[in-house]
Amino acid sequence: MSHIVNVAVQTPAHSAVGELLSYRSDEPLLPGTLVRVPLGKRELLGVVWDAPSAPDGLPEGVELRSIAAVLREIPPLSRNWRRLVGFAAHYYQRSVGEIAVTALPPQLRDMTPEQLARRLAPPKPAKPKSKKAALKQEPAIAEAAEPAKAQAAATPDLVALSAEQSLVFEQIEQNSGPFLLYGSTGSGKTEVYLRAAQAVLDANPEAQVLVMVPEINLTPQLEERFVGRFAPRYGKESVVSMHSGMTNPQRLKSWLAAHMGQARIVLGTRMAIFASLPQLTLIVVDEEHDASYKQQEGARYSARDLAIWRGRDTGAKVILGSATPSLESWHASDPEVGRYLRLNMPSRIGATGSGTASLPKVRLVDMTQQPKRAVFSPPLMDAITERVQRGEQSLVLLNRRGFAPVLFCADCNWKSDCPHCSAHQVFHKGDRTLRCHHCGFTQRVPFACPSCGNPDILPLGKGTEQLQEELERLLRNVQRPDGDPARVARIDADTTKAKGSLEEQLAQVHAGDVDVLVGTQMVAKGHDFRRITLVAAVQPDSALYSSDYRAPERLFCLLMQAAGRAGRDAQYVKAQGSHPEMWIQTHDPQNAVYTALRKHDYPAFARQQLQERLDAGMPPYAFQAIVRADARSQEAAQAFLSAATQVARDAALPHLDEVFIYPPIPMAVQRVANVERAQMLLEAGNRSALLRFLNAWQQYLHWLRGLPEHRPLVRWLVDVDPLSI
Ligand SMILES: Nc1ncnc2c1ncn2[C@@H]1O[C@H](COP(=O)(O)OP(=O)(O)OP(=O)(O)O)[C@@H](O)[C@H]1O
Ligand SMILES: [Zn+2]
Repeated sequence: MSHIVNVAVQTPAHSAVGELLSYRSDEPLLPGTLVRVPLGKRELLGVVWDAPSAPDGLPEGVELRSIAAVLREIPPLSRNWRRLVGFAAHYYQRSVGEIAVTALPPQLRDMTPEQLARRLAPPKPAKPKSKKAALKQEPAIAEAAEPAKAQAAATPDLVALSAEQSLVFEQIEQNSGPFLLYGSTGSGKTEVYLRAAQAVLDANPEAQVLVMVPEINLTPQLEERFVGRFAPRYGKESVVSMHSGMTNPQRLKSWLAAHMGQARIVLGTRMAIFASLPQLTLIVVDEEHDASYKQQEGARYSARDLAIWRGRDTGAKVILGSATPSLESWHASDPEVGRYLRLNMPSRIGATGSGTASLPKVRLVDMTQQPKRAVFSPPLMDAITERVQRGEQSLVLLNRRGFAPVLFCADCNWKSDCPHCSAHQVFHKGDRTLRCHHCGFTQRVPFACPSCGNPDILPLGKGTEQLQEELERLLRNVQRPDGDPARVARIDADTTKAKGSLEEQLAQVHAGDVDVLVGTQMVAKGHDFRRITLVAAVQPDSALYSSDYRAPERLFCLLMQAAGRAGRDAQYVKAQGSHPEMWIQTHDPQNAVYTALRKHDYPAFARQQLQERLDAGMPPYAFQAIVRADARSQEAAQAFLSAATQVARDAALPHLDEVFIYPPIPMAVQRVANVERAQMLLEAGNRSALLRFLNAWQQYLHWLRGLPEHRPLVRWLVDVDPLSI
């Protein structure tokens, strides 16, 4: 007998193919089963989805193709997982198939059942205790129970919780959440996550925990702590990672371990939110404010927001943690709103002073009173010099890599513009190149001005490369306590391209081989540096003049996180007789961002920002989406957006009267890689109205895109809850 099954497959983006495709199968297949199906001339991975659409057989004359293969070795994906995928597709305006398939490990896409069977094959009898044995249906607990018993009495490295940590831990035990753990930098949030995880894992031998961090570069340190804590207790295989820095075989291995239940703890970046975790009981989102949780291409999902949804849907507890929560989460945890339970840990671990007294002192340098053109003001230089001489470390931050953001000819005003983008090419002195950071276009630095021949072309502005050079010059006669000259190192995207190089460079910092570290925001957050006692932001002002209403929030966050890298080891600070400091060089010392920062007063900053958002009708008091169009010309991009607005009116789409559609405008960086970009903001006071409107609109956008007059369009996309506008 033949059955009809609906399958979610990844069809080419924006193609005419609908949500799910129907296939014929000789046997009934459970929803969630992984299959291979033919599509055109190709064969694709797919997931059997719920509810066949044509239970009474096919309409006359319709012939279905057959499922090509069933990946039987893998148990079907759970209903909860499918619900998560379905929700994400619906919310972020993408197809179920796209989200489902991209959520699976890439290697699975090309594997035949035979290859998979070999991959999962039971070990040869000669090696009875192979890891792969565990991947067969065998419950992981059998393996883990033994070490657990042996170690239960041991667990030697359990630190005593601080009073604040204990209180928070009890609250997490006694309430269902979601929780916003608002804890200062260095207050020991990670220890709380570890305890909460342990409680859950001890209580139920099958329970699984998902811990998310914003960036890959933060996973190794966290992984070490989790493995150190849990491997002795639950076995070596109990902790796995999931992030894009892993090889495909590693990703498949982690994914299978999570899906089959051997992995009790999954650590990962935003993609891990889609991991199949049949016994998910706790989700931790560390540094929940971080923009990296928002995917910026394809399905533009927020892993943090999906964590909240997934927790509610499966009954898992959710802990969001941050020293500088997003205004959305801060608002949601306002006692009057009460959607999240806010938990406070104001004090740093081991500090003598409590609350913000334990945080570094913030010093503002008024740059209008300093020598013109000085990158480092004299008082800041003195402070760094003193630190070097005492053997302490300093961190200097600048969010711009390269040597200078642009080369410039003073005679004819030529600038090193990218020929393909509306942006400058950045001057990289190390390899004498001009590089566009938007499209990657790279050229040799010209010997003379390409436009007038003037040999004297100058770098304009500063990048991290230049800061490093400048610091080396300024510190050339300064000695460390051991008599060696001061050492300046730099960490940014340019120095960390090679795999493992970031870890290596961080290890050098931890080992004390570096006196002054120059870096971008990459090193400003998350790291548990032990000997840094001074952090300096040398040119943070530009963010104050951004047109994006979220810019002040981002700047405040970044600086507060950066400050959090100083003086983290109270004992070291005391032994040194040092005073941790955060230095900010600014032309606008009275700015509200800086005055709040000076007092480490996040709540005051949040209150003021939320009031502004309320007055202006902005998120979290309103809901936004962006429709973007990329085309060969700006006119074509905007024409598509205008037509989209028109069609929404003509069709009188549902909830149109509740959605405000702004006119199309060019994006801030209007042209990238010869493609012109325009966008249109949509705003509504009600989330579900916006969503329903978008869902109804989608088919019209697909239809418009197919019209001959919109042929110059390269792509269009919808970004729900955009982070930058
Ligand atoms: N109860 C405790 N007793 C002693 N040391 C602790 C305790 N809790 C945490 N620590 C140590 O304090 C340091 C800071 O903790 P942790 O890294 O968890 O801070 P955090 O709150 O995550 O900070 P950030 O937000 O800056 O990342 C770590 O080195 C950690 O090992
Ligand atoms: Zn470019």
